[in-house]
Amino acid sequence: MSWIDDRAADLDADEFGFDVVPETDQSFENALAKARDGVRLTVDDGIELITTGTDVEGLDPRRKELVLEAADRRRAEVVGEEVTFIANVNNNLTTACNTGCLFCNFKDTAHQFETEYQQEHAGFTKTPAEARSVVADAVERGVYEVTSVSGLHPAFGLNEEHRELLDPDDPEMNYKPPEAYDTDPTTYREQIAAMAETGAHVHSMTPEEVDHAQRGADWGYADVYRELADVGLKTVPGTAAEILVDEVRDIICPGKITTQEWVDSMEAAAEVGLPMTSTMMYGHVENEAHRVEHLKVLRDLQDRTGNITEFVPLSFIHQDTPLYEHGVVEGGASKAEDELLIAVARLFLDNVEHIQSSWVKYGDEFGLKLLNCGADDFMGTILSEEITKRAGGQYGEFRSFRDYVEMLSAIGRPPVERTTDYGERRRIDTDAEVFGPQLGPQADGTPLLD
Ligand SMILES: C[S@@+](CC[C@H](N)C(=O)[O-])C[C@H]1O[C@@H](n2cnc3c(N)ncnc32)[C@H](O)[C@@H]1O
Ligand SMILES: Nc1c(NC[C@H](O)[C@H](O)[C@H](O)CO)[nH]c(=O)[nH]c1=O
Ligand SMILES: N[C@@H](Cc1ccc(O)cc1)C(=O)O
Ligand code: SF4
Repeated sequence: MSWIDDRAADLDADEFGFDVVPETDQSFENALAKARDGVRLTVDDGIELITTGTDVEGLDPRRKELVLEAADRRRAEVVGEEVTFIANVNNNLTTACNTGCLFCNFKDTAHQFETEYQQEHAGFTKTPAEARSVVADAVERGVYEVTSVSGLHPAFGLNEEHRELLDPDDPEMNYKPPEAYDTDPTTYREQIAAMAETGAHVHSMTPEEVDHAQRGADWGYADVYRELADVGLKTVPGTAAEILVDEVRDIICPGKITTQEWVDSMEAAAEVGLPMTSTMMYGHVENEAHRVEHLKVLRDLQDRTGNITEFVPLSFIHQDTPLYEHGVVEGGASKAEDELLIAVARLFLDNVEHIQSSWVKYGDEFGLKLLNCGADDFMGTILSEEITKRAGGQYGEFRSFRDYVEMLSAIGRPPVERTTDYGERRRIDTDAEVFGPQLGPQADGTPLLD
């Protein structure tokens, strides 16, 4: 057993003793009335809505429908009926990571990547040339965004100067020189530059990655983002958020940055002028109060920066993860919890315009249902998926523009192609012979996939 398994095996969900719990002085009816009237919600209001009332055990199906209805109406007022999606490719650079998050099965402990490790393993590291080639192929097919999120490979540095100052003998620095590995991941600078050369919009460097890119150095998050923006980084994915309450992070990802550091890194992205998304990974050990506290952290951040383009709820995929395998959790969120999370996010985040329904996490059928609970974006084509798949997710790895047009037409919503920051939108003619993409440098309208 690895140390990650040992850690999960030691956890007992009955003994967490959280300080943040779903108890309020508010009533469900009051909270619902405020939501319907468009009054800014308090955390207590949010808790009443997401629990369908703390005065009842479990979820009340009738009250749930009222919350979903209010959120659907708000969605229609804020963004209308159109549903957006993007032509993008996922291009994860490496699975090597020693952070040990207990919900993650994407990573492979980095020692397996060392030259002297002789056994087979399922991990990978791409060179900048390989990373460029994956993106270039996708761009040729019409894709115009690359989402790149990766493990924190110990040989990664921001640039060569960073790698020189990192001390391999100091365990705090989590650094091993590239010579120790089969494949050198090189530097964030080189990898971002290689992907940007293709003309694709580079959406990369999560708060956790940017922290890795400045470990042991005295420059801050803004300097890292500035240097990478210079070589082509355009926007930042807001993963590594998980639950932005430290008592939950201490259990599921004790090796990760804190809530405050996550917020700091997002503020740094804003300072440098890089728009960012925001996420929440829910449905594991946290309770409903943690979910709403998380939304409050995001809403406050957005009040200060106005830099968040969308909120992306990520329902925990439990099957092949340490948390599930060691019985810490019995599964992920229920469908009713997914619906309420999307709906309450729409009502609570009154300053974030777009909410994504992720077909990777929810599947097509239920993903479409969530577009009637407050969501207005249906993710992207992605072409490849490793994080969810390795955790046991079953919903495949890509969707074509034809798939999107057919699915959205079936629920009577107009399909709209968008760019990463929603700066450009194109309503798709559902009677056309081909549907696109058309917004990218080489997107000439021919289908992305056969
Ligand atoms: C796998 S990490 C890669 C990037 C970087 N290492 C980081 O942590 O930000 C990206 C995100 O995937 C999500 N993720 C990982 N495992 C998941 C799972 N089993 N179910 C749902 N989301 C998951 C988490 O929200 C995590 O922050
Ligand atoms: N929600 C998930 C995404 N979302 C990424 C989006 O497709 C896109 O990059 C973003 O909206 C910025 O334009 N990607 C995944 O791989 N898995 C998800 O669950
Ligand atoms: N959804 C994130 C990126 C992401 C990537 C991989 C995931 O598994 C989840 C989310 C964003 O749009 O910014
Ligand atoms: S979530 Fe990110 S940091 Fe955590 S183990 Fe997975 S790849 Fe590493």
